[in-house]
Amino acid sequence: MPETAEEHLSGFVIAVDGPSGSGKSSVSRRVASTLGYGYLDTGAMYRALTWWCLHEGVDPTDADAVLAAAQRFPLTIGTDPEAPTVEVDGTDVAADIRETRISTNVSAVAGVIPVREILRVLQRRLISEAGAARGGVVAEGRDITTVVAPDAPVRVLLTASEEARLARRSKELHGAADADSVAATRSQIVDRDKADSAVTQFTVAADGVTTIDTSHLDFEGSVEAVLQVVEAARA
Ligand SMILES: Nc1ncnc2c1ncn2[C@@H]1O[C@H](COP(=O)(O)OP(=O)(O)O)[C@@H](O)[C@H]1O
Ligand SMILES: Nc1ccn([C@H]2C[C@H](O)[C@@H](COP(=O)(O)OP(=O)(O)O)O2)c(=O)n1
Repeated sequence: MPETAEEHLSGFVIAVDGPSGSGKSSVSRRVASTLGYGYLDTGAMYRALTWWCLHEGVDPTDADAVLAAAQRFPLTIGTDPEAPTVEVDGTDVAADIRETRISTNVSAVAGVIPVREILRVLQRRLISEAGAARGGVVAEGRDITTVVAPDAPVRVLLTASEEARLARRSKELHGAADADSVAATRSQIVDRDKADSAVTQFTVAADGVTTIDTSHLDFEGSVEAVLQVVEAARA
């Protein structure tokens, strides 16, 4: 958590964290669009930085080189939940950052602590700008409830069993959740979560954070559960 006092975030901030496949991105985006709020996918920022490293010939495991790349990272990210955009140096990378070559390298990039500090400052600015423009913002990732926006009035940890998360991501990536597809997805979910756990705490809710287990909910049910937490916070 930042030690120095920081400027208060503008707008009503809803912070959502969780492991891979818990539904953070899809649920947060729908919640934002239902409320007319902005939407910030912080995972897309780490993915875009990984894209930039590979594009610049930087080895993602070379922490010093990754930090240097982060210091000259020409990112533009749009926070409209109806059409989120991710551009690096004028190139639309929204599709490219979902490729396996990014998924397998992103944890190394996200594990560089001074890089996280650079992105945290940028994330707080984007949250404030979107919050000011739309009255509120839903920001999702791994450390939003704990580090980026611990001051948010709504903080949610979305969880789901490993089985449910594997099945969802397998369907997304391979169009099926049969044994082979699930096995092929495992490293993208289980190994990445393990690596990410070294720098962020997203498996247990921090004090004041509401846990929503989506294992037995469908997508609409997950959205409704988050909206209920928002309503309760406003009541
Ligand atoms: N109950 C549920 N809650 C959220 N997403 C679900 C649910 N059931 C199935 N899904 C699907 O699982 C996927 C979740 O992916 P995503 O939102 O990208 O998760 P994350 O951002 O946590 O990795 C989406 O394709 C979504 O439609
Ligand atoms: N606030 C965040 C968000 C993402 N990250 C890292 C950890 C993740 O492996 C990558 C990609 O995040 P993303 O949310 O796109 O991951 P999923 O594929 O949805 O599981 O970025 C992070 O360290 N801190």
